[in-house]
Amino acid sequence: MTKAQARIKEVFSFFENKDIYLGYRKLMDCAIDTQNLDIYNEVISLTDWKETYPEKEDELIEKSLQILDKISKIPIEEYNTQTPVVSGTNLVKSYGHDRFTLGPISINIHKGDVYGLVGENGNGKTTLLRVLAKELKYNKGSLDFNFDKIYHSDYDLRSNLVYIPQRTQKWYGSLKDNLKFVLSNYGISPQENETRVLMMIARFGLWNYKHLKWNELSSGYKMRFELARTLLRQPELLLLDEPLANLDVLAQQVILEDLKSICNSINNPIALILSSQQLYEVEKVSDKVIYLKNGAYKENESEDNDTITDVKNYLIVEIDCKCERDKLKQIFTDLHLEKLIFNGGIYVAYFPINTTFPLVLETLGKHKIDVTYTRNITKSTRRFFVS
Ligand SMILES: Nc1ncnc2c1ncn2[C@@H]1O[C@H](COP(=O)(O)OP(=O)(O)OP(=O)(O)O)[C@@H](O)[C@H]1O
Repeated sequence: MTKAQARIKEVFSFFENKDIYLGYRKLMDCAIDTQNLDIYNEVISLTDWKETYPEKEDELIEKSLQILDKISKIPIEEYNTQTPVVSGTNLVKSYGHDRFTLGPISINIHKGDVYGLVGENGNGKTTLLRVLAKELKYNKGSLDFNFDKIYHSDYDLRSNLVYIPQRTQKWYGSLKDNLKFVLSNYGISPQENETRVLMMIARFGLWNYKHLKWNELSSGYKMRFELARTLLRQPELLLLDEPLANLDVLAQQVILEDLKSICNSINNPIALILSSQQLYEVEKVSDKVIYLKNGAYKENESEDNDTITDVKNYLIVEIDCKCERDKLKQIFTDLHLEKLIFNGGIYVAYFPINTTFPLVLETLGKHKIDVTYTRNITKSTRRFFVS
């Protein structure tokens, strides 16, 4: 099965299981992969219909599957993502003598992959993003881009590589007009411009907001607008600084899933690096997690590649429960608990590496401990934050 067929099969299964909204968003990604304006127009008409008749779910599924069937007949060429789009070697950025220093960092970024950049405040996430975006000059090392679209200047580079900072700028006029303005710079016909813009508006759930102005949008929708604007330019590398900062928990998951799916395009994949404090959400969608501590970095790439020596021989479990420390220590005696840290709200328990998480759960259950939250963080960058 090709990657395109697998994507289409997945959409069928979402609709079959009545995951309509996820299915519809993934349908739009399949449509975008075709780059076929007739398909775009069909999706646009269906989006308009769907917003007019939100209650007609069965009909929506039927109409969506008809479009999906058409999409499945359009051949899609698979992009080869093997060569990295960005290679940084021993990059060092220093803000001056005795000030903060980032690196040395060596990094290879591939299209289609999502890289999560995490770390506590002030550890260099923004600095790294700005170095990769060529907004900041680095002091040592080398940085090479391997874009498909040839660029002759740093200005040209801006369409291959897009950096969205934490605070975005105010714009004037309607959301839709602003998006159309982006494409008008690329010499596209007015009709194609309209179609491409409406497709992107539909994809980012902006259909009912397209006539609104900047100050009429919530910050979550402003971020969606920024993403739509950026993706219209079909960048090859996308650098996002804290895109989740103003979103509620559900919106964070949706945006991350959307970004992953869009960056995973079959014929037009994008390399994405995003910084965030939302560790779990980011870990869930990231192919690689880069953890920065005082400007030095650890790649949480492979499950076996455990580079932190002080925590490497443990099973580490976070537990939130209303239970005395002594009681917890006592019930975990048989599991040879090594240490139990209480960091204010939550316990962090360290067991020998041959202890299993199901065994910890079983022990908690057996002693009827009322657990409100627990998680095995042995392989999560979370362990760096709590150790
Ligand atoms: N222009 C600058 N001049 C001097 N020092 C700077 C400059 N910009 C950032 N720094 C310092 O570099 C360090 C890293 O900052 P950076 O903004 O990259 O961290 P961050 O991980 O993105 O933080 P946050 O999560 O708070 O956004 C901080 O100590 C900061 O004070």
